Amino acid sequence: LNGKKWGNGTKNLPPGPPGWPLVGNIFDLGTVPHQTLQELKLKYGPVLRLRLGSMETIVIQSAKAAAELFKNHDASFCDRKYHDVFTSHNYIDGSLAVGQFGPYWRTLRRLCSMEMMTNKRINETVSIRRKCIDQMIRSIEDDAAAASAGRESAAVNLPHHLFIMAFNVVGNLMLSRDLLDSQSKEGCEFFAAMGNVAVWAGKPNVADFLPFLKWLDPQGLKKNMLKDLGRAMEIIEGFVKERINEHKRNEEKAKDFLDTLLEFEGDGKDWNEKIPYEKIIIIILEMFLAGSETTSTVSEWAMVELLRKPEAMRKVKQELDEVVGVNRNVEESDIKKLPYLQAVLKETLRFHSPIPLLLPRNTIHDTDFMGYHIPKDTQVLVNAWAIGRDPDSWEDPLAFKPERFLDSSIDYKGQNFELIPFGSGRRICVGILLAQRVVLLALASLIHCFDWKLDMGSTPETLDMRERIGISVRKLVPLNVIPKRRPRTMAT
Ligand code: HEM
Repeated sequence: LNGKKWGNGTKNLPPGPPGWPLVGNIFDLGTVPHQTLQELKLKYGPVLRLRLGSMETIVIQSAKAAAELFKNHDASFCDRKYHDVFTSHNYIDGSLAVGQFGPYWRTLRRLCSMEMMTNKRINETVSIRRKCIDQMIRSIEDDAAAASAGRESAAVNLPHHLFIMAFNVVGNLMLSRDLLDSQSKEGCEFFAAMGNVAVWAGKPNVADFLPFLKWLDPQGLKKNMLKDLGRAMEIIEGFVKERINEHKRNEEKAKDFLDTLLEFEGDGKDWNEKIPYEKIIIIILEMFLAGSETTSTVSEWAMVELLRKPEAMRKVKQELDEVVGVNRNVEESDIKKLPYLQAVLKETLRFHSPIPLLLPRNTIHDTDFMGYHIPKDTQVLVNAWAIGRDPDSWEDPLAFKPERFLDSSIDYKGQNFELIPFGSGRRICVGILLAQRVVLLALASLIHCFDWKLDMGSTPETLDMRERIGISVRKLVPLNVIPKRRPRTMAT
């Protein structure tokens, strides 16, 4: 296709497989698109063109091309391509993550990165993470005890516990609530509705590629999204109203994100009024969507890899025992003294980028990119998963080796383009700091508190590593593992 027509003129277009009439390359994506795209790179190179129905798409698949995009063309590529399900209840109008580049997005982005997700604010909320992780450790113990009483195996569904923990962290930061407290009927309903919202948001929708099918909603995704998103929004609206009706915020109580959003009156730049309630509801809801599954997914993959590599698990344990000892809980302040654990997180993000194609960007105008012509309104996918496994960037890329990061300054903050699980540029993830704190403390606590054994029938060599596509890429078969409390010489 190189050099063929795209739009009106004859331009030098990126190469890609020839498509079928109407559907284009939809069926070339296979069931695990980031893996199929990685294979296509071998034939077509690091900048690939696809036509997904009527949606023109380019896929970036090398660190060099990603650097070119984020360093030199970010301004042209910083809009989002949003999918039809996100038009439900005007979600895109309030959203930061799928919102269109413009004054509202800029305002919200500044508010998030300069007030809500700052180092200071994240430091001040350390007790929230501690509390939610302690609750997780206790519920794992209870679950294992109940399981072994009823069955032969004391295995627990680890990702389930991790997800509840991450959900509660977000709930406490946003709303100062333990939403999954057994007393809270609305909390449980919200949890169930949001679980469904994540499913509808993560499923490829044929109506995105063939817009004339939108009215038909052939997979019923929009219908389901309207129902579940609507219910989740109603519940958050109740919490927001309750807060507004509190006569005066208790000044003793730490300010949460909802307080910040309600108090904001504009910053004299792009926005000079209060944020409407409908948008506040969407922002709150989005933080659950963006922050729970991602962090729990990374934690699960890290545990999977450590269970497959007993030597790496032994090193994490040894480091914890040396730095923390066995008689107290690991604290967030210990993490900076745990370089091997930090390397495990980097290696997990390299090997299992949880949002493998990042969030789709959209070109704002026609752009010349690496010698190719990229027209306005082209979807841009960056295959962070393939870049993390690219032999041109990584030695022995298919081996899980945290050691590779011990003497390396490579980080995941968007400056090293061979490791971009959080993206880069203007639309880089706003939750990196929070995600890093949650995952590292959760992992450290899980390994410090328990010895872990694979469930009967699983061995490090035969552990099922298949992936399940959704809002993030999880392990298809959830990790079932047996925890055994590590002995302490003092009670904790
Ligand atoms: C390990 C956990 C996480 C991963 C791997 C992750 C990954 C990502 C990625 C790949 C993007 C798109 C970046 C781009 O387009 O260049 C993104 C955006 C975003 N993330 Fe995260 N994320 C994580 C955790 C979180 C958390 C904890 C929050 C907040 C509670 C969060 C909130 C957001 C938001 C609001 C955006 C949209 C930013 C924008 O479009 O301006 N994420 N994230």
